[in-house]
Amino acid sequence: MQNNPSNVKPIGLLGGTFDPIHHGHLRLALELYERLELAEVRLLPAASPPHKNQPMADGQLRLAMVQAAVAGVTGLVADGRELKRTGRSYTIDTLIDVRNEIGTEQALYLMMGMDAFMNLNTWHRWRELLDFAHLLVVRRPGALQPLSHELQEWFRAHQAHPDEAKAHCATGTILSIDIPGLMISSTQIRALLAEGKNPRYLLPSSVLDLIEQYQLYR
Ligand SMILES: Nc1ncnc2c1ncn2[C@@H]1O[C@H](COP(=O)(O)OP(=O)(O)OP(=O)(O)O)[C@@H](O)[C@H]1O
Ligand SMILES: O=C(O)c1ccc[n+]([C@@H]2O[C@H](COP(=O)([O-])O)[C@@H](O)[C@H]2O)c1
Repeated sequence: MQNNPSNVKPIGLLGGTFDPIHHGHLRLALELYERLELAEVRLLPAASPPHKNQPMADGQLRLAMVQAAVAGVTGLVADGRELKRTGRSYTIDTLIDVRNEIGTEQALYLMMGMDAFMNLNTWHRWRELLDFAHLLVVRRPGALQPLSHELQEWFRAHQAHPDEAKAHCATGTILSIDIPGLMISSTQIRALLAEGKNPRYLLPSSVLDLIEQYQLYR
C-alpha cells in the first residue's frame, strides 16, 4: 500500500469494451467522479478484451464513440492508450503504464461493475492490481452469481471505507459502492440495432450518430 501524502485528487479509470458506450457506463463514471471528488475519470476502450470475443466495432471507432460521448463533459476523459498495444488488453499493463505517467503518490481507482469483479480471479496477475490502484466495485442491476470463496477472502482482507482510502493511500484497498445502476448493456443495444429497432435514449445521440454514419451493428 503506497502513501498518498500529496493531497492531489485521485484519478478514476473505467476500462471496457464499449461496443458501444452507453448511459450505464457514463452514469457510473459521472456518479463516481462526483461522489469520490476525483480529478477525472478516464474511459479506456480495450483493443482486445481478454475474456470476450473480438468486439464488432474496431478500436478506433469505439474510441471515437467514447470521445463523442464525453465531449464537453467536465470530469470525463477518453483515453486511447490500450489501442496502442498489441495482444490482449490486460488491465495490469494499463495500470503500470498509468503509474509510469502519474508517479506513485496520486491515488488511482480502478472502477468495475460487480459482474466484472466476480471474475477477477481469472484476470492476468489479478492480485497485483492492488499494487497500482484501489479497486472500486459497483453494483450493477441484474442477476449476479455469489462470489467465489477466494474472491470473498481477498475482498475481506482489503475492504475499506471510501473516506479511509481517500485519506491514507494511493493504492491497495477495495471499495464497494452502491449507485443507482441503469439496466442497459451494449449487448442489448447491438441486438436492437440488428433487429432494425431504435436504441435511442439508451446511449448519447452523438454516439448513435456515429453508429448510423458507419452502419455499425446491422
Ligand atoms: N449499466 C451498467 N451499470 C453499471 N456498470 C456497467 C453497466 N454496463 C457496464 N458496466 C460496467 O462497465 C465496464 C465495461 O463494461 P462493458 O464495456 O463490457 O459493457 P457491457 O454493457 O457489459 O457490454 P456487453 O453487453 O457487450 O457485455 C464493466 O466494469 C461493467 O461492469
Ligand atoms: O486483465 C485481464 O486479464 C482482464 C480480463 C477481463 C477483463 N479485463 C478488463 O476489464 C474491463 C471490462 O471488460 P469487459 O470484458 O467487461 O468489457 C476491460 O477494460 C477489460 O480489458 C481485464
